[in-house]
Amino acid sequence: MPTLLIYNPICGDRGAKTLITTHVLPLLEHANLTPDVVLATEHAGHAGAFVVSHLEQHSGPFTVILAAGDGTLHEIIEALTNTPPKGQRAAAPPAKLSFALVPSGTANALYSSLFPPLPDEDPTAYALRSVHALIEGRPSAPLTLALTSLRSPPATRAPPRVAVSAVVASTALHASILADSEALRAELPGLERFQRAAAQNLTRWYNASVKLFPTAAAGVVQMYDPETRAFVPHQHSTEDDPIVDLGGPFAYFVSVVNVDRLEPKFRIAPLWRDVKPEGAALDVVVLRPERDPSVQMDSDEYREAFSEKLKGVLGGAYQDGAHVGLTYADDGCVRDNGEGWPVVEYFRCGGWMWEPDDIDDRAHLVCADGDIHEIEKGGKATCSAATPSDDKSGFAVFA
Ligand SMILES: Nc1ncnc2c1ncn2[C@@H]1O[C@H](COP(=O)(O)OP(=O)(O)OP(=O)(O)O)[C@@H](O)[C@H]1O
Repeated sequence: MPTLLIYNPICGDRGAKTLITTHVLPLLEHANLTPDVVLATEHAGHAGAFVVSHLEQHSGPFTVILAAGDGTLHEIIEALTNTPPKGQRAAAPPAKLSFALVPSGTANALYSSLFPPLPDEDPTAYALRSVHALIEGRPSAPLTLALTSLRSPPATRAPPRVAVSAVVASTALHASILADSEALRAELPGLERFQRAAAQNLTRWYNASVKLFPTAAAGVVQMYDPETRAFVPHQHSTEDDPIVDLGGPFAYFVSVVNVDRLEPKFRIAPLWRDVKPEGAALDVVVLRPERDPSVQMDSDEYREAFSEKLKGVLGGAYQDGAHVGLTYADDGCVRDNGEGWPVVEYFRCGGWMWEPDDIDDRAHLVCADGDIHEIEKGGKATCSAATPSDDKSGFAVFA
């Protein structure tokens, strides 16, 4: 099978080149697996453009050994999804692309979800687990994609732009963090830049209205029930009328595919791994301040007080995803005994629509695997989950 080896020399702690030359290439050589091409990316967009052009000239299926972070994987998947097929890509049904990942980025959300880090594991052995899966001939696991259409106001008649995520599609706090953290990359190359950017944005609320759509498998939108620790049909979603409406303001709105965590220890959607979805689905994690009984209005004082609560609740994601079990007492105190109503609304659905209020600029930001997009005034974003139609197409990862 044609095999490409691509590495991003500048991502994460800039260790991809050393990992490749010292460990990956010798391992492949030992297994008699010689990549057809080895590419060090030279600029943003290089990996995506290179893979598109290679697939136009060669027929697949393909293996891509990728030493990078989630952003470079996203770039390749988005380029292939959004570039009209030419050459070999047009002549044949779309060929499957299977990735052996070598985690070299900052967060490595997909890798750490597929391979949850074990205590005391040797870092090099850990980084080579997907390459070993390829060499051992294990089957690759298909990826679900989250396709987010950014729609202009109806009057402009412009076709929507589509952002393609293999990890996360978000708005609100998470999109603000990603929008602001890039400027901190030089000063803080590690995960600390996300914490710094979070601290800058914790008091913001985002005004938008949201619709959640059902999965095909369940026929309804499901919601996590902290008491039974399982997804159950949402009380307002029935097979006849499955769409759930959520009013703002929102503090947090994150949807994920393929991952239970956004960093090795930040397990934001624990059920993606514990109770795998059937068919195409998104796990959506939402925090709405006005569900807190102690929040009586939208004011600076209440935003400040809620930001402390938000920090504590999201901190639960670092405790193996404990945040999804937290509930409110009548006075707004947060408890972990499963009684009361959930602080975090944790949904499993087939898609969502986010329509920001015109006057709220920050509510117009959408993050797709770290890329920041802006919804035009009067527009909206709609996101839906998609899985490969068969085992000969789509994207997959050796795991
Ligand atoms: N040589 C290069 N110079 C500048 N940017 C590059 C180069 N090669 C790739 N890129 C860009 O670097 C960006 C960041 O890479 P990547 O996402 O892989 O790492 P990361 O942000 O450190 O990790 P993660 O996404 O896991 O947090 C990607 O969007 C990619 O387009």
